[in-house]
Amino acid sequence: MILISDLTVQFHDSDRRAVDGLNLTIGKGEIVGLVGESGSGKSVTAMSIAGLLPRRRCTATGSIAIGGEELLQTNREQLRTVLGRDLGVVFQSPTSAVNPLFKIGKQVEEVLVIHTKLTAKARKAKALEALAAVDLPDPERVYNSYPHELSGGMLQRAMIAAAIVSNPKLLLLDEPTTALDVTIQAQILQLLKRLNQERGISMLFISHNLAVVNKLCHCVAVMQRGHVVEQGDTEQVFHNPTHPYTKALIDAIPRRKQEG
Ligand SMILES: Nc1ncnc2c1ncn2[C@@H]1O[C@H](COP(=O)(O)OP(=O)(O)OP(=O)(O)O)[C@@H](O)[C@H]1O
Repeated sequence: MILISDLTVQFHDSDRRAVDGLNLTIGKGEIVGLVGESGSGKSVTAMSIAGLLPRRRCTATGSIAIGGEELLQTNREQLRTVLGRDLGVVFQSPTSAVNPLFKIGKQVEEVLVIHTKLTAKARKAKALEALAAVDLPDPERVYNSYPHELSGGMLQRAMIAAAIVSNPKLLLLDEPTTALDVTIQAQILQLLKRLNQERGISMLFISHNLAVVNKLCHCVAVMQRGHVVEQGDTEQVFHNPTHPYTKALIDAIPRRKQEG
């Protein structure tokens, strides 16, 4: 469903590759966790998938295909069409992802304005449906609210609603719970699990938090210095890591006392 082959990204002002020969597969309905230490290339991988690489400042080679359609070696216009239809993106900080001047409803609908010919009434119906799907109470009120009127957790739910409103094949989540407190984090993870089960949306979940990945993801890919050193079933990778770097990452997870 999404196939990344030999992705390499070199920023022109850097002497090392940010992503270096990355191979990654995400199957239909699968949640894949992408983990690795700071600077290992997780966010640059996400930017490559989302078409957000600053093309003048870096060179990207290899292939990224969603449902057989190539994203990397394509022009901006085609890329926008594929991304609007097939990909939803949620970033770490909901407060910096939203525009403070526009009401939530307008921001949830934006992708429909760009990529569909739906009437304003039909767009609103879809936006309300998406806001309800992420368990926001009183979707109509949220639709008419400005971002500062919502809590951080509610805002992240609204951003997830914006990402799923066009029924994408893949949700790209870059540290979506890192900025939230632990209780809200658990609720958002529950929500993602449910959306995956109910809608069959595939997800790439980028996180430095292995405990969270262990809870949510079917598979995990471990990145080191720009490429994937180990990928497999989450249970298997966590209980039987084969690569020394994966072993070191797992050993570094803080354990609760009763677990020894
Ligand atoms: N705009 C940029 N220009 C130059 N180098 C960059 C740019 N963005 C990222 N890099 C470099 O690419 C490498 C990978 O960075 P990236 O942000 O993808 O790591 P990460 O795994 O997401 O780290 P973190 O967990 O801290 O977010 C780093 O060496 C970083 O310095």
